[in-house]
Amino acid sequence: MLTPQVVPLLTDQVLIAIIAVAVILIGASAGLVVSRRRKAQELPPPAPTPRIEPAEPQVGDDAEEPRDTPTRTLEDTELPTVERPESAQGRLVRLRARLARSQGSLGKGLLALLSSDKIDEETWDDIESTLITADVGVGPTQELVERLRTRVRVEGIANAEEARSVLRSELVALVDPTLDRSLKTSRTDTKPAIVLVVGVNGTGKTTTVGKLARVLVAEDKQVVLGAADTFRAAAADQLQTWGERVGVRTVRGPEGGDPASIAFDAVKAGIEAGVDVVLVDTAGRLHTKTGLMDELGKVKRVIEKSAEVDEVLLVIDATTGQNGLTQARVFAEVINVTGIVLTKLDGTAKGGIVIAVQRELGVPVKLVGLGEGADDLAPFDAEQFVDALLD
Ligand SMILES: Nc1nc2c(ncn2[C@@H]2O[C@H](COP(=O)(O)OP(=O)(O)OP(=O)(O)O)[C@@H](O)[C@H]2O)c(=O)[nH]1
Repeated sequence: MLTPQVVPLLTDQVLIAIIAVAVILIGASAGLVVSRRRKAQELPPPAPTPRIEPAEPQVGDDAEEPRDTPTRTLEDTELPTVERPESAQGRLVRLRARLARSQGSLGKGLLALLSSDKIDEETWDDIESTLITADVGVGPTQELVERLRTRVRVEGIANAEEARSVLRSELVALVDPTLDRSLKTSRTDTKPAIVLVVGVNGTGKTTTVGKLARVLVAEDKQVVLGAADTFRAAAADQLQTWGERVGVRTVRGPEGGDPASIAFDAVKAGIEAGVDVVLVDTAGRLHTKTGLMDELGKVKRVIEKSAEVDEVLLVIDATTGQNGLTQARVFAEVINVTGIVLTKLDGTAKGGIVIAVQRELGVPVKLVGLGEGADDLAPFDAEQFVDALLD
């Protein structure tokens, strides 16, 4: 047993031992450092690291480090199936046969009458009724007949070829090749072009917006669609499907929602994403003129809080003849229409509606629908249209 007197004695001895060991260790390490320094001074400078020149690649060498995972094949990679639509250039020529098929009676009928051996009053009456039946309208019909009469009197028509040339030039003049039919679809520095598509339900409005999106994508434009037609439940789905096919986003809202707020959201999304064009499919119910005015007026006003509307395209079903003209008149009173899209010109439509509707609104036909196919929407051209009538 250790007594309490022994403990402090032992502690002193242990302390002395620790100090002694510490002194020895410090001395040893100091000696080591000094000897290392001395050795370092005595050593020759390190030889420069030899520069390794990159080896010339040899046949059979890999260009890169081999991957440790096998390359995925095209089959393994999930690629979105986005279509590349056909360019709109020259479409009217491609679709000319359809136009000629449906409109043949107008052009060929007139041509036959004008090339007859004897052009008398009865012939002029027949020419007039052919034009009226083809929906050209009373005013433009009388104008055309007058001009043809004058040319026949002054120049005379010796053969079918001359008849064709006279008729062609007068019809082209009536359709008016001088009108600006370009679409305003270029963005400015600060905002996308805003295009409103209006028209009565069933005229082919949603289809036209989808086809137009394809035309713009084919021109390498970035597009956002606004499904502001909340009247028909499936219209937004239909539009979204059109958009998805060409990789274009559709902004939509709840069924039966407020068209103006969807249009606003679409424009906002387009501005934020910096796209070129925002195409808005509107709800154009023609219950009453006041209702239509309220609805379209509101859509336009709300959009214009963030961006000016550049183009208002009115879609008219060409097969509805006079009814289509009445619709056009009402819409033109409600909103400033800048261009007309005539759909279903491939069907039973009468081509004269092109002339009549332009006269009615003083606005050019900019696009024509010539079928249900995705790329069956063509930029309108007066000369190509008349050529198709006379084919
Ligand atoms: N033959 C032909 N059919 C067309 C043309 N354009 C549209 N259609 C057809 O017309 C029908 C109506 O088209 P929609 O686009 O649904 O009409 P809408 O005006 O948008 O109707 P809502 O969506 O109810 O407003 C569809 O079956 C289209 O395929 C065209 O140029 N030629």
